Amino acid sequence: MNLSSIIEAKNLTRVYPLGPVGVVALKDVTFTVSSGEFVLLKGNSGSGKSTLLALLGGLDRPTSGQLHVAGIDVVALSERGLTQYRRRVVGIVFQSFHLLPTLTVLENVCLPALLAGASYEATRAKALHWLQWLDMQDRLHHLPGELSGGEAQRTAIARALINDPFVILADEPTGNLDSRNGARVVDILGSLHRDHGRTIIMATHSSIADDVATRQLCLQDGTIVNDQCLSS
Ligand SMILES: Nc1ncnc2c1ncn2[C@@H]1O[C@H](COP(=O)(O)OP(=O)(O)OP(=O)(O)O)[C@@H](O)[C@H]1O
Repeated sequence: MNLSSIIEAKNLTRVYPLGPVGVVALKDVTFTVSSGEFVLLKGNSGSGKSTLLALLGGLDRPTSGQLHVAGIDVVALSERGLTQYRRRVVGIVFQSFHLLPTLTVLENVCLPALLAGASYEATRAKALHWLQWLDMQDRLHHLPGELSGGEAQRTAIARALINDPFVILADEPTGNLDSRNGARVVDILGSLHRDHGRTIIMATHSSIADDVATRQLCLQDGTIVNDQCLSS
């Protein structure tokens, strides 16, 4: 394990058991990410971006290969270990927000920290800090169904930040937003990278984040075909 790398993936392969041969969604994917990078995962539909993010997020397990994140051997984790990993090591932002519909904005943001055993007072203070930073202070007691798409995604970003994760993973975070709100989400991720030193991995079809990201990995048919520095 190279200590300067926050992510080390080696020969990651994921075959979905479907039909006689299975679907090879990722094949021998090898890369490292250093702390503080903002990496875009690009590639056509079906190229393996969501599959790779699911492995990095501990939402799925590889068929073979090795994965270390923040020094943790993710492949070796038990189910219980993976739950802790999802709570503490990564923060995940989804295209369709995935907020709990019966909890308010503030409750949605606090929940992962409370589940991880943090005190209510400390959690509330941290949630209020991030929600204010995300300009959500006037929506604290709204339910997700009472939010715009942009507000829902800003809530999901606050939730992803509440446990101070080593890595923020975002799967098409602008995909359900109009262009103005999409640009705002990219600005937020850019600021988290630039001003707060966060490591970000974002899957996207579009060029919306090309100016704020530092690197892009292009996937094609489950393999990395291009690994390129971006100018920012
Ligand atoms: N649960 C599954 N069972 C079988 N095949 C799957 C499953 N999930 C994904 N696949 C297949 O794996 C491949 C990679 O899918 P993946 O969702 O990772 O691609 P993607 O690049 O994220 O696509 P998109 O941009 O459309 O979201 C595709 O061929 C897809 O059909």
